[in-house]
Amino acid sequence: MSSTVPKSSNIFWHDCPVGKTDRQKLLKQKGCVVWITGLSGSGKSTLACTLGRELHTRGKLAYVLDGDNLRHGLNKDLGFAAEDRAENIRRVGEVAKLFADAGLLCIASFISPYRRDRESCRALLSDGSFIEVFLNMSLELCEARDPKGLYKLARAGKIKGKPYLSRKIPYLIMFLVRELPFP
Ligand SMILES: Nc1ncnc2c1ncn2[C@@H]1O[C@H](COP(=O)(O)OS(=O)(=O)O)[C@@H](OP(=O)(O)O)[C@H]1O
Ligand SMILES: Nc1ncnc2c1ncn2[C@@H]1O[C@H](COP(=O)(O)OP(=O)(O)O)[C@@H](O)[C@H]1O
Repeated sequence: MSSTVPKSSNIFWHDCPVGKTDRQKLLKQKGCVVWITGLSGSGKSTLACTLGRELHTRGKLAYVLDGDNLRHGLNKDLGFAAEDRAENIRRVGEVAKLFADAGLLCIASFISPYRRDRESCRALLSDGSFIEVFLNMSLELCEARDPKGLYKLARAGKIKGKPYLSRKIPYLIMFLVRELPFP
């Protein structure tokens, strides 16, 4: 992403006396990120909210970062081209890292089709505190659900953007994720 504002090299890291370990002791939990990835309609938001509610019931402080919700604010300037999705996931990865550092159980629910983007997020966290969950639902099932009518729009060619060309990849997935997704 290009910017007209020059990057500053005069930036320093400030440590605070209260650290992650102190916050974790206070909350009696270990900060982590549960990253849910999968096709639109595969059940990511449902799982994220169910997990969030279950953790809350058990007295754990959890917070859900959902793709649709973040695209209303922090990421509202981004679309669905590969570079926009990469920037979307990069920003979310940074936010999730902060939440985990705050001691929260952060549940991130994003299509996040590109493995390299998810790996970049994993690399921001210490070992074992980035837990990836792939909702391995078939395109047929997701399309049959189609709660937002997105698959219908893609079939009708009404979702904009050039599809990624490959015979191996179903046409519809090209529109929705532009790449053979996931593991
Ligand atoms: N063209 C196209 N492709 C895919 N998704 C679309 C598109 N247009 C809008 N939407 C809606 O945006 C939600 C996906 O946002 P994400 O931030 O999770 O996508 S990504 O991780 O950047 O790929 C996604 O949410 P879910 O359906 O819950 O996955 C859709 O509601
Ligand atoms: N485990 C499940 N079994 C049956 N239906 C489900 C399940 N999880 C989600 N759904 C339904 O599938 C649709 C898509 O779920 P949603 O969580 O919005 O998916 P996503 O966030 O991946 O787009 C919704 O109508 C939801 O009620």
